Amino acid sequence: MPDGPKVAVLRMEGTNCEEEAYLSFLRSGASPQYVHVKQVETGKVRIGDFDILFIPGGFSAGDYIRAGVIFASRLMAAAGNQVKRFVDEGRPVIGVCNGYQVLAEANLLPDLGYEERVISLSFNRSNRFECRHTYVKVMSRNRVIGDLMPAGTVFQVPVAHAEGRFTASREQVLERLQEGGQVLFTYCSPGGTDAGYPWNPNGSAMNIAGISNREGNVIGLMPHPERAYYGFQMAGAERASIYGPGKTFFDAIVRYAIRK
Ligand SMILES: NC(=O)CC[C@H](N)C(=O)O
Repeated sequence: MPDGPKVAVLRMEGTNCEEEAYLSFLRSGASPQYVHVKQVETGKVRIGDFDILFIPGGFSAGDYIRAGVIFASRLMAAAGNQVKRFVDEGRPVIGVCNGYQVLAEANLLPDLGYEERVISLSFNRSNRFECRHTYVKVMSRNRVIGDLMPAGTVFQVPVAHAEGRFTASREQVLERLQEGGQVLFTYCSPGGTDAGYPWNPNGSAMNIAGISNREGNVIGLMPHPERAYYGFQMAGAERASIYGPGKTFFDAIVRYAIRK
């Protein structure tokens, strides 16, 4: 086990991407550990003891009520203050797919100061589960991934979700996210231009694939970088490379945690 930053890979019943996430962190030099939300609830494990909090994808609690809502309420009821302190101290909190839904349900995103929920990840406009490769563009400079993934970077990455359509309850939310550099990833064509369906797999407003909090250390994204760590996981010409862009993403998070 490398002596790198300690990562809590949080899971509960129905999480299904924790192994790829665990291995991605391990291969990028971190020291990951699986943490079940029950261990947080019983006080056996403290979120505050880690350097990185990662919430992986899956079908937590079977997506009952809404995807991510049960996971979010269990986490925040058990350790809301710890998680908030973690965020305030600038430590990275990363949610992928169901993990992103958890961050939105926990109101850790979009972090615009509203008491009420102003964003949601709703059912895909196609009304079906979309599971395939997409292209994503980095839209802003982010303190966690920015050194290795600067704005303008376009990369291929798979999606696999039914509830990924980013919506905001008012126009002002979208404007504020854009102005504050919080729109971190958008879906695009392979050439990096704006594109509708099928490149935007879910009908997200402004093609949004992922956002960050204002400080940039809480990141939620719908696509799965842990499924794009190696070239063999990619489609088309990208298959020829040894590593995929997922490695860059995890390398960047680990480097940020070391620098901190
Ligand atoms: N891969 C995932 O994390 C899927 C998230 C969620 N279960 C959905 O379908 O929207």
